Amino acid sequence: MLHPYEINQDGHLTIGGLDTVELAKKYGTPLFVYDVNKIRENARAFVRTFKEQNVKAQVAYASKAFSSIAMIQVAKQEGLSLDVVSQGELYTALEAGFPVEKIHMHGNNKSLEEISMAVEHNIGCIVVDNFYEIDLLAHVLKEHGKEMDVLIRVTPGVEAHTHDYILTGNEDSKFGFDLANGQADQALQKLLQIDEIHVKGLHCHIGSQIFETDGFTMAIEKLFSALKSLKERHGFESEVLNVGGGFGIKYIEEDKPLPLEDYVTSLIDTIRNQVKVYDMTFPEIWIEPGRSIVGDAGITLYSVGSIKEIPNVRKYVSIDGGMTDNLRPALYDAKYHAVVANNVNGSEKEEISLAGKCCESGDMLIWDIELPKVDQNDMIAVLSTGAYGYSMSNHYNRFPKAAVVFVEDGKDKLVIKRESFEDMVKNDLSYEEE
Ligand SMILES: Cc1ncc(COP(=O)(O)O)c(C=O)c1O
Ligand SMILES: N[C@@H](CCCC[NH3+])C(=O)O
Repeated sequence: MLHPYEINQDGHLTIGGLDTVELAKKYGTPLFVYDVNKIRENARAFVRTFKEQNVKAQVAYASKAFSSIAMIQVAKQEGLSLDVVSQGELYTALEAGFPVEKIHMHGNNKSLEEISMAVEHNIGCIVVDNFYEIDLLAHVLKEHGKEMDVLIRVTPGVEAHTHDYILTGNEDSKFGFDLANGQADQALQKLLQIDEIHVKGLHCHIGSQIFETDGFTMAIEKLFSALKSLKERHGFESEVLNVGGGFGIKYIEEDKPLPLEDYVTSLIDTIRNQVKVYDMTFPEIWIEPGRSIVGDAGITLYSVGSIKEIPNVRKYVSIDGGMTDNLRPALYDAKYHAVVANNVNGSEKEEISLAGKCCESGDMLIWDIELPKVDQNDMIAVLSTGAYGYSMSNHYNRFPKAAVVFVEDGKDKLVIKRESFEDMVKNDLSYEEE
């Protein structure tokens, strides 16, 4: 069984000590449920490891993994910083009362409106991604008579071992300035000429769902080699080194992520070593974990509907959600584990495939999984759906978005309401004569 789910005396799956069958009855399905203690535990593992090693750091929760007012309030309570990539994520953070000075803004195509909003609210830092954005930012800062700390996002030319669609640190990437072809150097030169901009350091993010530390090590080595040249050429020293997120989590038994502490220790060791090699001052380290903070803290509960058996071929068990609440299997061929929430240890087992409800053959959440035999209205829990589940959910086939519940200290709390049909059509306008 994957952490942190347990079973009660009725054979029901529990989360945070609460019976998932009761939660589904109370709130309906599909339903995302988060164990808030697990979110806190993950966040604390990062923060604690930096503290224990006496390293000045910022752990910025990458809110793209799951952005909601309640989640951002938990990040705030844990003393995290926050990575946002859009006006919508920034707006959510502001609504949650997140301290603006700890917000960092990303994005490969920040609009004038996004940059203006970030500047108007005095956020802590903008991670500059491209030349166009430098001009926009300079313009907005001059117009507002304000200054801004920035990091330069660079692509270090490192191929992390992960899915192509979630690789971000290779040279041929839409993100950031390339180190090898000199664009990062040009960006620094340009930024150093703008009085309103303070370049605090470099940023890189090599990809997501990474299990090994060697990709991070290689990226850091490339950053330091670049920093040596930037120091020689421009007298620039990086106060901050942001090495992004990407720390992998366990979705299925075969996944072997490292303990979160080990990722941090390895980053610190590599940076210590590089500081020695190049005789530089030790920078403040920033990281941006998303998935590793919320991923294994969340599950999705579904009700079983139609069951179709094709003799000698396959049994399709359809549930009341799918690619609308979890796009990852369709998008990345991502693998998940599921349990029958109302009968976790049922002895009569069979192999089924878990089908979503959308009009797409590719809307399959899990192919060929052995589960206790299910019937209509049984309940399925897909595990480790806390990251990029709700946040990538969509309205395909006009399915309303699911509800989200937090559980902590034996209590459950609705933190995102289930969408109604009225919510869904609220921006539609009639094309008929009034
Ligand atoms: C710049 C940046 N930082 C942080 C993250 C968070 O990644 P993860 O959720 O894998 O930790 C991402 C997403 O991959 C990203 O693009
Ligand atoms: N959405 C991706 C990861 C984010 C990639 C962002 N750079 C996933 O579900 O794995």
